[in-house]
Amino acid sequence: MNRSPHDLLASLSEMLPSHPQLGTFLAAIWNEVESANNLADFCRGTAQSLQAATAATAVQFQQQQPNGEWRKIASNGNPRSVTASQFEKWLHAEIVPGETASLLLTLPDEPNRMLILDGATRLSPGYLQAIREVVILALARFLQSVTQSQRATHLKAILSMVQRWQQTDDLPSLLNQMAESSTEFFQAERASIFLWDKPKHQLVGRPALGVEDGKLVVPDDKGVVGAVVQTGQSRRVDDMLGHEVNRDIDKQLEFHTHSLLCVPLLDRKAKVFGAFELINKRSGNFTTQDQQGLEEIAVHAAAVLESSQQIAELLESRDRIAAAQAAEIQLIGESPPMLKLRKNIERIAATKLPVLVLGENGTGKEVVSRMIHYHGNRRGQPLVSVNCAALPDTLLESELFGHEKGAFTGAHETKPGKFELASGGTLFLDEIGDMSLPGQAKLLRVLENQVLTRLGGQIDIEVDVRVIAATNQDLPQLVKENRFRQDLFYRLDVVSLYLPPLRDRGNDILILAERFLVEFARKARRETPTLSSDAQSRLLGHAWPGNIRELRNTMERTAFLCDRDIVTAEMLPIDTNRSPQVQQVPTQLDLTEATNRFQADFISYHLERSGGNMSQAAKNMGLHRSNLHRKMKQLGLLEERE
Ligand SMILES: Nc1ncnc2c1ncn2[C@@H]1O[C@H](COP(=O)(O)OP(=O)(O)OP(=O)(O)O)[C@@H](O)[C@H]1O
Repeated sequence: MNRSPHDLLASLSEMLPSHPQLGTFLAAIWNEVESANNLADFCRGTAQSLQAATAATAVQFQQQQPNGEWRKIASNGNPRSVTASQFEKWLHAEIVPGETASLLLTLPDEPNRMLILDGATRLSPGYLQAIREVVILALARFLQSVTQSQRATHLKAILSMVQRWQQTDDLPSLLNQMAESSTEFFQAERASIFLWDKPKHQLVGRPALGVEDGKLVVPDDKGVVGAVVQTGQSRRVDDMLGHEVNRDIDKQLEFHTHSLLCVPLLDRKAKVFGAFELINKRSGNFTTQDQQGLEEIAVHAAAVLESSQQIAELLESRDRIAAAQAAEIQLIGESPPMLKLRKNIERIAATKLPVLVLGENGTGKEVVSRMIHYHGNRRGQPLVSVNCAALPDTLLESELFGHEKGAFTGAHETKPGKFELASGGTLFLDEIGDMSLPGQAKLLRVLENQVLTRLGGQIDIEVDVRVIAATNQDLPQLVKENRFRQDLFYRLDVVSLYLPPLRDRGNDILILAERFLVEFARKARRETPTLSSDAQSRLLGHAWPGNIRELRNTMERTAFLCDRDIVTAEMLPIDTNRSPQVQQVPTQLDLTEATNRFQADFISYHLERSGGNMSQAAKNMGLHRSNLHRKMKQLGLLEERE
């Protein structure tokens, strides 16, 4: 244990009468602090004065290297060589007195150093401890003054570097210049600047020196650079922690990363928009000073990059990509409910209102949420999905709101939640009805205040997220049963969109079936087969409990399994047992009444399946439309409909 400088001084004054040589030593070592040119000089001078102060036969300073080995930095006299096992033993004991006294000189964030005094047999442990503390104090002061003067030189170099960058407005050459000058400045082998393409969950590294065409694309949740953009914290990795490095990239580039330093690039609002990475320090590992230096450079780099004209162009092209994505989302269907739904989506996409999407499984709730996102002005920002049913309560909260390091067992590092990741964009909460009550309470708070606190965190983090929630459950019923918060229900239910089950979409079944058939026939590299009229009737008559997902799977199997040009009803892989039946007519009715009841049920059934489309229903029943109309009038069905 080191004492405070005050206590140390008091103890030294007590020792002075019995160790008069101490006074000369203190004056000499202080002189080294003031005048030594570098660390070796300092150690050499100190070794000399120490030999006098301790009457040792030889004195040496050793320094531990990043690979764990020890290297002599200075000595006086004729020091004996020391074995690795001795170093190992001495490293675990602060002072080893005896024939040879070894004193460990540890400084925070610095490599280990050791002072070895040969033939120092007569010295008391108290005296040795005082010597050790004096050397540590002097060493720390010396290194601090070196760092300060180095820092001044660093700052000057950074300034001239940044001035050069400001004269370049072409983005690729700017990025190139940044990477090249920092590689040189930090004595690294490579450098990359990664720009975060959030909507695509990718990091685009430019330039990656040594990479063909200078461009590298990596997922935004992998490796050190992924961790840096996700957490906004710098990382330094050396060989001992090498498992953190994304070795896939190394393999791809036939390169071995042994040390790495990566810092975030922050915009004016302190949001991460990229990362600056240096790879392989030419000698040893990156130091704390390197990290501070790169963080400083990153501040300037971020400012220059942010004002670069071409970043705007990059964002525009991102918008073009988003527009292309929007065009790709298909909400197929021409039935009245689907036409209305499409109109509603267009109307609400431009707003930030929360949306609740309701409907059975497989009815297209996720497709709808993607349409809302990609047709709105948030489309250049991320769309993040969370399935609330797939996560246990305990994980759900940290997944949504993030956690701080140490918030719970296993929280080895700070992690932002999906809310933060969706910042500026949209969060799709699927199966919201399955969210736990504590989760609901937190969600409500975020929706109301637009701020969140990470699990185990103290500070409020502002979030700007549009929430789209979906469920196949009866939320009002869950509210009645106290399984869903009423206030949250009202919050989410500002706009609700209902997706009818496929069986109620009438002819949409055939439109969808044909589209899927075309899609999968192309995949199966075959001509698209046609659906016979009995196959069409079978499709229209099936209940589709799995909705569009089931229809899609059925058509996929048909495209791959049916080897004819025409698909007949028997060839369809449909489980007919699950189709609804026309209601059984009670046997106590007379024949006319029973026939009428059957006809009414039968017609209603087909009308329902055709989404109210009379022509289609008539066709499915093998009738002319006018005959169906007459029949319906006769059965009193028209009044009901009008
Ligand atoms: N109107 C539609 N047009 C084209 N494809 C659709 C349509 N609706 C759904 N699909 C397709 O059907 C499948 C299921 O859709 P989706 O995942 O959106 O349903 P969901 O209601 O979210 O299901 P779940 O409740 O099970 O999560 C997807 O492959 C989707 O692309």
